[in-house]
Amino acid sequence: MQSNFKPPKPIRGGIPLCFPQFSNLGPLESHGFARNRFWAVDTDPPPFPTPTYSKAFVDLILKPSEEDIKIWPHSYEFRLRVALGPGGDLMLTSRIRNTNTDGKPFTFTFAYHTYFSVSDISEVRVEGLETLDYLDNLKNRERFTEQGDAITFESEVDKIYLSTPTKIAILDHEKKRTFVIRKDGLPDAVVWNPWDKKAKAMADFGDDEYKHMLCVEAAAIEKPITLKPGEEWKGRLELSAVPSSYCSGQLDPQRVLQSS
Ligand SMILES: O=P(O)(O)OC[C@H]1O[C@H](O)[C@H](O)[C@@H](O)[C@@H]1O
Repeated sequence: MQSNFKPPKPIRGGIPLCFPQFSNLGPLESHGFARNRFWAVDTDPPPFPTPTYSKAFVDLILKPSEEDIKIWPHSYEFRLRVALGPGGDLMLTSRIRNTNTDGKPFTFTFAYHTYFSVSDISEVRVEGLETLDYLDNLKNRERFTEQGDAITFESEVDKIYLSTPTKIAILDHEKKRTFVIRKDGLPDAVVWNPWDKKAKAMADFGDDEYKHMLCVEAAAIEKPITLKPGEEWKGRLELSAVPSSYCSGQLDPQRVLQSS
């Protein structure tokens, strides 16, 4: 990606964490400030309710700075565990705790803004979102229902799918590779590709890069999360890449979604 790697701009690509606000759904900068902050290594995280079986992981923590508190007047601990499975699976667990001492709850929206690399966006299908309701970001977030078959791409897409299943698959026909997204605590899924015009308008995005990327973002947007002091929220994302032997017309979507 033709990203800008100099702070305070967010890096385009990878998995930016949108917190405490998704997109412009509130008064903060787009996608909140968490993606623009430096995190610290969390040397002594509280135990996980579900243990991480992988031994390859790092625990990170983000707490608000004095400047952050001026723009979002809340105290929190955002703990992130990044774990790698033996087969290369990536597991991200976010735990966000309200540590306000003034007794006040806070409310946030959240997304793992995952960028996937694909061979050719015109050949890609997303399975698991068909027939669901979505809010169309390109039409003032009006609500529509997805029709028919798996989702394919031939123009700009920016949709928030609602009440999505815990498993979504991105089938890359040309690479014969399927990305499987598993998620927990994250009911929504944003699907974004800026296509040609918007790609050209973005300074940190190459004119043709839209052809080789797709964002499918596990998120909690429609129903914002509210935490009282002492309460904690957890959102988990698991990504794996599996070989797929997709040949036009031979794919049984149920098999892809149920396998592995
Ligand atoms: O350019 P950014 O602030 O990183 O946002 C990139 C994109 O993120 C999400 O996918 C939103 O739904 C899009 O509306 C937005 O354009």
